Amino acid sequence: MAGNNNEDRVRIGVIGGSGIYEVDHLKTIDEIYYETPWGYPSSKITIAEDPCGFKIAFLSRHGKGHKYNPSEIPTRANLALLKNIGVEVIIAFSAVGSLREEIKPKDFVLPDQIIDRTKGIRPSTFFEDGLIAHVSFADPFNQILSELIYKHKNVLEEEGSTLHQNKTLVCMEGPAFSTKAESNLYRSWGCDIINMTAIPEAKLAKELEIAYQMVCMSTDYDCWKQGEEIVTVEMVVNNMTKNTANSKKLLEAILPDLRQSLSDGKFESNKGYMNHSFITSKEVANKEQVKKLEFVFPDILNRLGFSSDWF
Ligand SMILES: CSC[C@H]1O[C@H](OP(=O)(O)O)[C@H](O)[C@@H]1O
Ligand SMILES: Nc1ncnc2[nH]cnc12
Repeated sequence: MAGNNNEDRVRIGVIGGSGIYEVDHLKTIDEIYYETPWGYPSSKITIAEDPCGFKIAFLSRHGKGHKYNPSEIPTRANLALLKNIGVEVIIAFSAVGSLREEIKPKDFVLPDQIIDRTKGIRPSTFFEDGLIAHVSFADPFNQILSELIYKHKNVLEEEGSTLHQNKTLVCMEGPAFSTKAESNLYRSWGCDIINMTAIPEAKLAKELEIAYQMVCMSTDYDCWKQGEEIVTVEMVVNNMTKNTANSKKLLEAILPDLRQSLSDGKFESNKGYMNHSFITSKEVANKEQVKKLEFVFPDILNRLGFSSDWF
């Protein structure tokens, strides 16, 4: 079984969103499902192997069969479990609405910015209850990962889809879609695409020092565009069914490159900032919280002198 052991570590995580509930084109070699200090994840993690024997850890964001709405997803548990088994890089697929004429349904988008329009009801930090840290969220996605994915845009072009890069994503609460006034407001703010799941996923990945990039698949023009049908689940699912094959092709093209970049240490620059992000003093830190965080930060907490030896 995959675990914390450096030899066995599965370093790449893939999160599937609406329409992507499994990676059936890869060989399943293991399944992982255990409780984290933040509860159970949305689905078991599938460890799958590509034809070159390279492993990824796949997790379905809404659970198999799509049973969690965006506000109910146990995102802390999802990311904590991926981190606990050794994941350092996450490619997260998401179905999005397009707020721009040029981002056509079935196009792919790599956002580089987020505007958060969720309502604060989703737990969005690991640092609370007497053990506090603050991370920079200025760049919510990982640019090295984005560039690496963008290099493979020809795979999508061959299928008639364009891959757009460096766009702004607005994340709404849902589950109902936006009003026309909201959709037009987001356009006036400079937003290019809309979904319901980037927050808190991107924020929590940042707190865990995981290099994270959403790969968005446009399924509709939301409700702003005159002459176009207003978004429905049926529309999203139909376009996602067509998009799923392309997302698997893209993933296959990326994996060897990603494996090489990890071996070359290209993501090391994404690590180390948590050493300087804690602000709570050891004297007042909540020991229960320290124990919980050891699940995801065994080394850093030790180095900073927080230890569950207190117990
Ligand atoms: C099924 S339509 C709305 C739903 O689809 C997207 O999900 P995901 O990001 O997991 O692909 C969107 O964010 C909403 O959750
Ligand atoms: N129009 C839309 N709004 C929010 N999330 C979406 N996911 C797919 N289409 C969407």
